[in-house]
Amino acid sequence: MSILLVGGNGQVGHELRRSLATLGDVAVTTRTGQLDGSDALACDLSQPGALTNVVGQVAPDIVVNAAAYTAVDKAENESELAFRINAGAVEELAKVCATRGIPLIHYSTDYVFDGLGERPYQPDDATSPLGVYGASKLAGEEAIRASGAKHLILRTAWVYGLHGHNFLKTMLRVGAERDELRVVSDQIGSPTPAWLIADVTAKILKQGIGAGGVHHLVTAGQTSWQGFAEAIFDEAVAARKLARKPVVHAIPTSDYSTPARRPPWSVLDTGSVRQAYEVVLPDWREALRRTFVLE
Ligand SMILES: NC(=O)C1=CN([C@@H]2O[C@H](COP(=O)(O)OP(=O)(O)OC[C@H]3O[C@@H](n4cnc5c(N)ncnc54)[C@H](OP(=O)(O)O)[C@@H]3O)[C@@H](O)[C@H]2O)C=CC1
Ligand SMILES: Cc1cn([C@H]2C[C@H](O)[C@@H](COP(=O)(O)OP(=O)(O)O[C@H]3O[C@@H](C)C(=O)[C@@H](O)[C@H]3O)O2)c(=O)[nH]c1=O
Ligand SMILES: [Mg+2]
Repeated sequence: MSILLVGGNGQVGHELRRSLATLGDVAVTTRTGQLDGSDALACDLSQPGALTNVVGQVAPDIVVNAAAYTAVDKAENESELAFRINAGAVEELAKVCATRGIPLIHYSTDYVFDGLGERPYQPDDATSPLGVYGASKLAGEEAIRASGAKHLILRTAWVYGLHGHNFLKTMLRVGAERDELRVVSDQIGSPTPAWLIADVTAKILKQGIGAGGVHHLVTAGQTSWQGFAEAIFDEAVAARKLARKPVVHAIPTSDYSTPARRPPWSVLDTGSVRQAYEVVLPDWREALRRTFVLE
């Protein structure tokens, strides 16, 4: 199988390079054409036509898109760029996939919801993004559905790993510098490691994406950002990546001002993905433990 991986340098892209390699030949794009000091295909998603060209050049059996504009706060002031990458480029990609009959695997986010629900969100629940990032990701989902391409959209959440930029890396950095920090305890979700998303994607590809559509892919259980921070510090100290655990003060969102509003409760129901495919989703705490062991 010939696979085109768009965005091989992000958190999920980095792990997909590993997990997809077992399935066939993987052609990888990055913004610049550079990847860990060696060559990849250059594809800047802000340039119209770039994706059409690279799909034509590689002519893959399947496309996996792990590139995205993910700066949630910055997006509030860069709406045009966020939409160009998360919606415009995705529309172009979906259209070329539809024309050529190539299935597309794509990722979306819990931030398409407002987080005011009272039970875990099902994939077909009403969306209502609170910020530009979520709105741009939702527009990307809609463009894929409208394109007629065979597709699988996996909505995930709170992605972290030891590679790339994420909340875990921020906590490890800040935790080494300070004795105390303040973290919001009234936003609830399911921290999901990039390696799990990549492993499950490869598992699904091996089984065949079948009817596809939109599914939720997150770890089991839920916590707050403050609970996640506490657990990160416990694991980091146990793994000797941190000398001592800082004090984590639980604060309300109203005490931590950010440009973007975030959903207070974005727990996603994963029943549909577990029914459609043979996949195992560990508890968030166990997944965090494994993340430190893997390194
Ligand atoms: N991070 C999270 O918490 C969550 C992420 N998701 C979704 O999961 C998917 C993967 O996210 P994640 O791995 O965390 O994202 P990252 O931010 O780690 O990586 C995104 C990648 O997209 C690339 N990219 C951005 N703009 C362009 C551009 N103009 N041209 C080419 N490449 C570009 C970046 O390249 P460069 O390195 O050059 O900047 C980077 O490699 C995305 O669809 C995201 O929306 C869903 C829920 C949570
Ligand atoms: C660094 C820090 C953050 N926070 C808060 C801010 C925010 O409400 C929350 C999370 O912070 P972050 O900015 O790291 O997380 P954020 O960028 O909002 O993470 C999101 O990224 C996008 C791409 C997604 O798709 C989402 O699923 C989600 O993972 O923690 C603290 O309370 N204290 C701190 O010291
Ligand atoms: Mg962020």
